[in-house]
Amino acid sequence: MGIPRQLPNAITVARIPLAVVFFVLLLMGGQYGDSDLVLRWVAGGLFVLAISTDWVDGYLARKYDIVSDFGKLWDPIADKLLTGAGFVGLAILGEVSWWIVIVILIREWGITIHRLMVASEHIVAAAWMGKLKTAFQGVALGWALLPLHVLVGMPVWTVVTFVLMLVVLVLTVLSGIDYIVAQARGVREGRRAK
Ligand SMILES: O=P(O)(O)OC[C@H](O)CO
Repeated sequence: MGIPRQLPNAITVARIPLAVVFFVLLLMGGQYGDSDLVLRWVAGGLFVLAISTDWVDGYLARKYDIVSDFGKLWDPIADKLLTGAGFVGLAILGEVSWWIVIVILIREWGITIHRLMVASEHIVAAAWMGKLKTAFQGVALGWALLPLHVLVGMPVWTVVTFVLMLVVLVLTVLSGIDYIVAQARGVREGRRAK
Protein backbone atom coordinates (compact mmCIF):
# COMPACT_ATOMS: atom_id res chain seq x y z
CA MET A 1 0.00 0.00 0.00
CA GLY A 2 1.28 3.46 -0.88
CA ILE A 3 1.11 6.73 0.98
CA PRO A 4 -0.09 10.18 -0.20
CA ARG A 5 2.69 11.64 -2.37
CA GLN A 6 2.71 14.88 -0.38
CA LEU A 7 3.04 13.22 3.05
CA PRO A 8 6.87 13.49 3.36
CA ASN A 9 6.75 17.15 2.27
CA ALA A 10 3.87 17.87 4.68
CA ILE A 11 5.98 16.38 7.51
CA THR A 12 8.91 18.57 6.44
CA VAL A 13 6.79 21.75 6.42
CA ALA A 14 5.18 20.86 9.79
CA ARG A 15 8.63 21.29 11.38
CA ILE A 16 8.42 25.06 10.78
CA PRO A 17 5.39 25.90 13.04
CA LEU A 18 6.71 23.35 15.56
CA ALA A 19 9.97 25.32 15.66
CA VAL A 20 8.09 28.55 16.43
CA VAL A 21 6.00 27.00 19.23
CA PHE A 22 9.02 25.24 20.73
CA PHE A 23 11.07 28.48 20.66
CA VAL A 24 8.38 30.48 22.50
CA LEU A 25 7.92 27.76 25.16
CA LEU A 26 11.69 27.47 25.62
CA LEU A 27 12.02 31.19 26.36
CA MET A 28 8.95 31.16 28.61
CA GLY A 29 10.53 28.37 30.69
CA GLY A 30 13.47 30.65 31.51
CA GLN A 31 17.12 29.76 32.05
CA TYR A 32 17.51 26.04 32.88
CA GLY A 33 13.70 25.96 33.18
CA ASP A 34 13.96 27.99 36.40
CA SER A 35 10.79 30.00 35.59
CA ASP A 36 8.73 26.96 34.64
CA LEU A 37 10.31 23.50 34.56
CA VAL A 38 7.23 21.89 32.99
CA LEU A 39 7.39 24.34 30.07
CA ARG A 40 11.05 23.46 29.60
CA TRP A 41 10.22 19.73 29.48
CA VAL A 42 7.46 20.44 26.94
CA ALA A 43 9.78 22.63 24.84
CA GLY A 44 12.55 20.00 24.90
CA GLY A 45 10.05 17.23 24.10
CA LEU A 46 8.63 19.21 21.17
CA PHE A 47 12.12 19.73 19.81
CA VAL A 48 12.94 16.00 20.04
CA LEU A 49 9.63 15.17 18.31
CA ALA A 50 10.22 17.73 15.56
CA ILE A 51 13.83 16.75 14.86
CA SER A 52 12.80 13.06 14.73
CA THR A 53 10.55 13.88 11.76
CA ASP A 54 13.73 14.74 9.83
CA TRP A 55 14.43 11.01 9.71
CA VAL A 56 10.77 10.07 9.05
CA ASP A 57 10.21 12.30 5.98
CA GLY A 58 13.43 11.17 4.30
CA TYR A 59 12.71 7.51 5.08
CA LEU A 60 9.16 7.70 3.64
CA ALA A 61 10.28 9.58 0.53
CA ARG A 62 12.98 6.97 -0.23
CA LYS A 63 10.90 3.92 0.71
CA TYR A 64 7.98 4.94 -1.56
CA ASP A 65 10.25 6.43 -4.21
CA ILE A 66 8.65 9.89 -3.99
CA VAL A 67 11.79 11.96 -3.38
CA SER A 68 11.06 15.46 -4.76
CA ASP A 69 13.02 18.62 -5.51
CA PHE A 70 10.70 20.42 -3.06
CA GLY A 71 11.76 18.00 -0.32
CA LYS A 72 15.46 18.27 -1.20
CA LEU A 73 15.21 22.06 -0.97
CA TRP A 74 12.88 22.49 2.00
CA ASP A 75 14.07 19.66 4.25
CA PRO A 76 17.40 21.41 5.03
CA ILE A 77 15.61 24.78 5.41
CA ALA A 78 13.11 23.35 7.92
CA ASP A 79 16.03 21.74 9.77
CA LYS A 80 17.86 25.07 9.94
CA LEU A 81 14.82 26.87 11.34
CA LEU A 82 14.35 24.20 14.00
CA THR A 83 17.97 23.77 15.07
CA GLY A 84 18.54 27.54 14.69
CA ALA A 85 15.65 28.18 17.10
CA GLY A 86 17.30 25.77 19.55
CA PHE A 87 20.77 27.33 19.32
CA VAL A 88 19.51 30.93 19.46
CA GLY A 89 17.11 30.13 22.31
CA LEU A 90 19.91 28.56 24.36
CA ALA A 91 22.15 31.58 23.66
CA ILE A 92 19.40 34.04 24.67
CA LEU A 93 18.95 32.07 27.91
CA GLY A 94 22.70 32.25 28.51
CA GLU A 95 23.16 28.46 28.41
CA VAL A 96 25.38 28.30 25.30
CA SER A 97 27.96 30.88 24.20
CA TRP A 98 26.88 33.26 21.44
CA TRP A 99 30.17 32.80 19.56
CA ILE A 100 29.49 29.08 19.12
CA VAL A 101 25.94 29.81 17.94
CA ILE A 102 27.04 32.56 15.54
CA VAL A 103 29.68 30.36 13.85
CA ILE A 104 27.09 27.57 13.46
CA LEU A 105 24.48 30.00 12.06
CA ILE A 106 26.93 31.47 9.54
CA ARG A 107 27.70 27.99 8.17
CA GLU A 108 24.07 26.86 8.19
CA TRP A 109 22.58 29.93 6.49
CA GLY A 110 25.59 30.42 4.18
CA ILE A 111 25.00 26.98 2.63
CA THR A 112 21.21 27.50 2.68
CA ILE A 113 21.39 30.87 0.90
CA HIS A 114 23.71 29.33 -1.71
CA ARG A 115 21.25 26.42 -2.09
CA LEU A 116 18.39 28.88 -2.70
CA MET A 117 20.43 31.01 -5.11
CA VAL A 118 21.27 28.09 -7.41
CA ALA A 119 17.89 26.32 -6.98
CA SER A 120 16.67 27.40 -10.44
CA GLU A 121 19.71 25.72 -12.05
CA HIS A 122 20.10 22.65 -9.86
CA ILE A 123 19.22 21.32 -6.43
CA VAL A 124 22.08 21.02 -3.95
CA ALA A 125 20.89 17.95 -2.03
CA ALA A 126 22.10 17.23 1.48
CA ALA A 127 25.45 15.40 1.55
CA TRP A 128 26.12 12.52 3.97
CA MET A 129 28.27 14.77 6.15
CA GLY A 130 25.52 17.39 6.31
CA LYS A 131 23.05 14.69 7.35
CA LEU A 132 25.45 13.40 10.00
CA LYS A 133 25.92 16.97 11.25
CA THR A 134 22.16 17.54 11.51
CA ALA A 135 21.70 14.22 13.34
CA PHE A 136 24.45 15.16 15.80
CA GLN A 137 22.95 18.63 16.28
CA GLY A 138 19.67 16.90 17.12
CA VAL A 139 21.32 14.76 19.79
CA ALA A 140 23.27 17.68 21.29
CA LEU A 141 20.29 20.04 21.28
CA GLY A 142 17.99 17.33 22.64
CA TRP A 143 20.40 16.87 25.54
CA ALA A 144 20.75 20.62 26.15
CA LEU A 145 17.06 21.48 25.78
CA LEU A 146 15.59 18.78 28.00
CA PRO A 147 16.17 19.87 31.61
CA LEU A 148 18.18 16.71 32.36
CA HIS A 149 20.01 18.46 35.22
CA VAL A 150 17.14 17.31 37.43
CA LEU A 151 18.23 13.72 36.70
CA VAL A 152 22.04 13.84 36.35
CA GLY A 153 22.85 16.98 38.35
CA MET A 154 23.81 20.44 37.10
CA PRO A 155 27.64 19.93 36.92
CA VAL A 156 27.42 16.82 34.70
CA TRP A 157 24.68 18.34 32.53
CA THR A 158 26.55 21.60 31.86
CA VAL A 159 29.91 19.90 31.16
CA VAL A 160 28.33 17.36 28.77
CA THR A 161 26.36 20.18 27.06
CA PHE A 162 29.56 22.20 26.58
CA VAL A 163 31.48 19.23 25.12
CA LEU A 164 28.58 18.30 22.81
CA MET A 165 28.32 21.90 21.56
CA LEU A 166 32.06 21.96 20.75
CA VAL A 167 31.76 18.68 18.82
CA VAL A 168 28.71 20.06 16.97
CA LEU A 169 30.65 23.22 16.16
CA VAL A 170 33.56 21.26 14.62
CA LEU A 171 31.24 18.91 12.69
CA THR A 172 29.14 21.84 11.40
CA VAL A 173 32.18 23.75 10.14
CA LEU A 174 33.72 20.60 8.56
CA SER A 175 30.46 19.74 6.77
CA GLY A 176 30.33 23.33 5.45
CA ILE A 177 33.88 22.99 4.08
CA ASP A 178 32.82 19.67 2.52
CA TYR A 179 30.05 21.48 0.56
CA ILE A 180 32.37 24.29 -0.54
CA VAL A 181 34.99 21.79 -1.81
CA ALA A 182 32.31 19.74 -3.62
CA GLN A 183 30.82 22.86 -5.25
CA ALA A 184 34.24 24.22 -6.27
CA ARG A 185 35.17 20.85 -7.76
CA GLY A 186 31.88 20.69 -9.65
CA VAL A 187 32.36 24.20 -11.09
CA ARG A 188 35.99 23.50 -12.01
CA GLU A 189 35.09 20.29 -13.78
CA GLY A 190 32.27 22.09 -15.58
CA ARG A 191 29.57 19.72 -14.39
CA ARG A 192 26.71 20.03 -11.99
CA ALA A 193 27.84 19.65 -8.40
CA LYS A 194 25.81 17.36 -6.14
O1 LIG B 1 24.05 20.37 5.84
P1 LIG B 1 22.86 20.81 5.06
O2 LIG B 1 22.71 22.28 5.05
O3 LIG B 1 22.86 20.24 3.69
O4 LIG B 1 21.58 20.21 5.77
C1 LIG B 1 21.43 18.82 5.86
C2 LIG B 1 20.03 18.48 6.21
O5 LIG B 1 19.63 19.18 7.37
C3 LIG B 1 19.86 16.98 6.39
O6 LIG B 1 18.53 16.66 6.67
